[in-house]
Amino acid sequence: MLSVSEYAKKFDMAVLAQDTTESVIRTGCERARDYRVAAYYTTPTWTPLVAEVLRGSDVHVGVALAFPYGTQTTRTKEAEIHEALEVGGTALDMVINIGALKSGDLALVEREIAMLADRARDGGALSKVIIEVGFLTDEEIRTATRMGVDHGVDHVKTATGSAVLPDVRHLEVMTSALGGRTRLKLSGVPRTFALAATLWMLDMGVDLIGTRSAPDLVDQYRAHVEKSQAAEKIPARV
Ligand SMILES: O=C[C@H](O)COP(=O)(O)O
Repeated sequence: MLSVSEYAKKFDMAVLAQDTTESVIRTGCERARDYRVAAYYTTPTWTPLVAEVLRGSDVHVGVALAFPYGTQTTRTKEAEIHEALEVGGTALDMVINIGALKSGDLALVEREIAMLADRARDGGALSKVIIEVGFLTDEEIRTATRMGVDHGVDHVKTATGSAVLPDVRHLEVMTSALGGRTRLKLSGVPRTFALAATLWMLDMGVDLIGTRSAPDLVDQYRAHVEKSQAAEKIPARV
């Protein structure tokens, strides 16, 4: 069983809606810092603020790039990566060009993944590619995941959370294509049975879970651990 702090480190907390205000970003960031999750993700406009609030903590400054469609040009994505690193981003998630992948322009998709991996590595940041599985065939999921593995990104992420949520089949296809240093990040947690769902996901080989609900889940997990420990002290009924 994971300790509460180990469980918290399985979460990339994400606040990404386009109508999010500065006070919501700041409050979320302070919670991410206090709960010591793995990272706190926002869209690029908030990165300087997030870097300031998280300074001195062990929580990564996450930046969601080319969000949510991934259709920006390679030059625009390059500029986003550069700026994110410049203002303090330490974990960069970039949406791939889904339309290019589905059109068979694998060279473009691979070039952008390589660019992210290389620039992040040079800048001392983590790199994660978002492949949006709901739009992809199994073969396309495998291809995109393998590209991430080949270029040594830290994680391949299932989705942005703004389209279709992943299912078991998606996870199985991605897991079978993973290797090396690259691990699986899953986006989104169902609203019901959320704690059980996260435990199942981690059991399925998911390494990181991206969700706005991270602090609430850590609270639920703490209560679950305390209940289990209390139960162990009760003599078994005969
Ligand atoms: O990566 C995070 C997702 O986009 C949001 O997930 P959520 O709906 O559970 O907050």
